[in-house]
Amino acid sequence: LTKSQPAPYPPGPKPKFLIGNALDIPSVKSSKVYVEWEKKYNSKILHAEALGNHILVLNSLEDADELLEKRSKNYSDRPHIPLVKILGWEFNISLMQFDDVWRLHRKICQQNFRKGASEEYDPVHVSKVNDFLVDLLSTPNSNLETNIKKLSIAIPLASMYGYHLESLDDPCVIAAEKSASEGGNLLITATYVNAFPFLGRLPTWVPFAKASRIAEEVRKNTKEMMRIPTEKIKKLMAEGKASPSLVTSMLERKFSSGITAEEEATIENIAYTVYGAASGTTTASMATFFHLMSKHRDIQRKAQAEIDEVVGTKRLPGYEDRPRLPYIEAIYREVMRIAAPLPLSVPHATLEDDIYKGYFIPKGTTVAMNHDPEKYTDPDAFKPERFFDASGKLNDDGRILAYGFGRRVCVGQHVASSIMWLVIVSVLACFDIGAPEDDDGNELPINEDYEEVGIVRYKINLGCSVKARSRDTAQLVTNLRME
Ligand code: HEM
Repeated sequence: LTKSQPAPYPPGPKPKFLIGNALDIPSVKSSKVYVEWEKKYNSKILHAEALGNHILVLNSLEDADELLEKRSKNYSDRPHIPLVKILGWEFNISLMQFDDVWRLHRKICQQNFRKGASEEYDPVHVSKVNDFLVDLLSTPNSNLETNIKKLSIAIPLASMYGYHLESLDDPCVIAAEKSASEGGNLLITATYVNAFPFLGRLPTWVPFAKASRIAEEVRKNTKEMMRIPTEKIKKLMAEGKASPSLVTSMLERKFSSGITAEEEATIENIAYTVYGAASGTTTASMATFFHLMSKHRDIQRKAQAEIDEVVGTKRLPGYEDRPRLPYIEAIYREVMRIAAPLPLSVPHATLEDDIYKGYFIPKGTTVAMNHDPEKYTDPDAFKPERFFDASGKLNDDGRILAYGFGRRVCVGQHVASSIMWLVIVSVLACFDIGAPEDDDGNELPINEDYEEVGIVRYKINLGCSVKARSRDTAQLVTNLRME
């Protein structure tokens, strides 16, 4: 210990000469690796270090709450990643430092997305989920992943810009995909792959010219992704045809009463951020929902019985039914619990040195929160029943840990909840989800693979069969097409 290190670091792999733990820090399946570290080092608080950069991994909810909630003033920064600027991603609120620029963005997000205000977006959710139901009925099952992705992107584009997506071949989507996948790879490579110490520099083992060419491409595509919907909405407004959206109402205020340039830029940044923040996460959660339903048909039947009893089969469920559908609520909580789309959340960072449980946590430490296996018994089992008390009433454990912690907790969680709930209830009302089938209708094994892309974990090879529950429900969906 030295004067600048007043207590030991938390347990973790032994650092190697010069490179520290650079080779130990996992770049894939990190969540699982950190659970192995917990057993190996007999600690739920873990530490790794490489060339002066520290990572703290919290494997218990108690520690995450203590540090990220109670000491949130110190634990709400994000890691400083110069590459963010190189990629042109400074607009992204999730990556911003804990400063006044972030505070203004967060405040405006809260005004728009808090409970009570987020209902503004419910009509968009209903309209896009209805389109999704029509797609499910009319396109073959092999298109399920495409349909989910389209819905997850159509919602933020419509609610942020009034931009109505026809297909995934849309130029805005293509630009956004390229920007996210190439930029994400570069960011992850530079940040994690044996290279935590080089945080944010272009990865050194990728030839510099190649890395800077990729960065340039990312910047170009990011600009395109921003330009296309903004220009389109301005054109629609000029023609008097724009639908209500966050950006439309900002532009209306700009032209009527005037707003500051700072406010205008902030709202544009929010819209761009939400596109990315909402689409990947909801794609991942919706795919998990379909996957789990194909495996647990008993749970599906129970949910459908609840919908039939409360809503009947003559209309689709709506938000007004939510309080009367506790089993659907429990399914929503359980889908979000069992496979959080961001298994390590988005890393936080400390602003100051800290001492916790006798361990030293230096300023600038990157903090990753892991899924706590002990918070729920039998954590790998899909059991909506765990959210009911002994008298059969839905319990009050409505906190969704998948939305993160403290002052950086997902600012869109009420919007996300409204989207996920509506998808779950609408799909269950209209369709039976089963295992994949061959051409003769024989059931095939259900694939269990998940893949991590950057910090997001996706269900891949989703191969469910999706069939209308009855002629009545098929008719309900067909009627939507006419509306
Ligand atoms: C299933 C859906 C979603 C999940 C699981 C999810 C999860 C998360 C998580 C884990 C974080 C980081 C929290 C932390 O740092 O502790 C986050 C941040 C964020 N989310 Fe979500 N999210 C979802 C949907 C949405 C939606 C629909 C929106 C917008 C309407 C949104 C907007 C944001 C923003 C802006 C941030 C950055 C907050 C900040 O850094 O201050 N998210 N989300």
